[in-house]
Amino acid sequence: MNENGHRSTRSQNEDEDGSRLVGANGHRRVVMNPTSGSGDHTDRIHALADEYGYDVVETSGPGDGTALAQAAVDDDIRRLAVAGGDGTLHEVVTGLLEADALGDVTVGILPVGTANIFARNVGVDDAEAGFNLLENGERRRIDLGMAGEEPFVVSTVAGLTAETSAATSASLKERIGSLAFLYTGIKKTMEFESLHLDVEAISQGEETTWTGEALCALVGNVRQFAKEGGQSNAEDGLFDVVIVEEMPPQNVVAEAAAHRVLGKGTEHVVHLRASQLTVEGLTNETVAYSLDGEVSEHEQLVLHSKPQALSVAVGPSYEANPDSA
Ligand SMILES: Nc1ncnc2c1ncn2[C@@H]1O[C@H](COP(=O)(O)OP(=O)(O)OP(=O)(O)O)[C@@H](O)[C@H]1O
Repeated sequence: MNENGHRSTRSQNEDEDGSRLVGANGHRRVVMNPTSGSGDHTDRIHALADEYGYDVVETSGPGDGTALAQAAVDDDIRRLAVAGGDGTLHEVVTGLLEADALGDVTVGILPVGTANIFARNVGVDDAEAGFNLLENGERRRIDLGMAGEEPFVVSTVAGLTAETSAATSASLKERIGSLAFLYTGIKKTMEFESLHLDVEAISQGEETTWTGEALCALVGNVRQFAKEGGQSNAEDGLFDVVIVEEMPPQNVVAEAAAHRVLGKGTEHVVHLRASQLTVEGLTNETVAYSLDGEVSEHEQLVLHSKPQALSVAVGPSYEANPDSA
């Protein structure tokens, strides 16, 4: 069927990885989080996995995706489908990185999570398309973000509290998309700790530096937060960064209320591409981070890109360079 279509024609006996298959399910596995999204996908994923010749292993709790990815490497798995959302993908990629196997495994997303931001940005519409693309679709090597020693695939947000992320309602997310949690955060602006940011940015071949105090930094790897959001260039070794500068609370609220805080030329919002950022709290206090939705705290963190480190199956709507499209 067509490349975004819904039937596997190859897989049981051929493998363009150059490796011989071991049994019907050789080198192919699904790591499934049975609790992702509405949690009603397990029967369907098992049925599709049978059809496409994949083993299925299920996570049993937070962090298990990392261990299961490492086990998959030990078992010489070459195509690893992730049935879950961005949090499960994050754990699996962490496992592949820790096993030093990013170059050996192609990852495919089977979007059964809540937000599925990664899947949307690489053009994978549903679980069946995910299987089909991993078998017959295009593979790309995309950048992997690093926050200290920990990887991130979609994005890192620095400076919004954990409560802020959790407080963002689903209906608000639907209405204003990528701005939703920032909007929620800004409504609670008095809770913001200012950050001290040192940013080394490379833009159109020229190195520029931005240093200053900020309320938060939104760092997109495969997504962008500026303008309407959407996919960013995930193969250029650069993050798509939005920095909301320190400003009087009344300005923040006013700009956020107009829903244009990330829009055209607002005074306090800086948009740039950066290969590296250093983020630290102003008063030696820890800063809250959300790495692909997983919350952690750090006093100082250096973010950098590992260019084209991760092999992924993408859909037809994926653009290597969306800015030129
Ligand atoms: N068996 C399990 N029981 C409870 N939690 C689990 C289990 N397996 C994994 N988890 C945790 O579930 C969390 C959420 O998973 P995931 O991100 O896939 O779904 P989601 O939040 O619905 O989707 P999205 O991140 O796309 O919005 C992960 O951070 C993971 O640690």
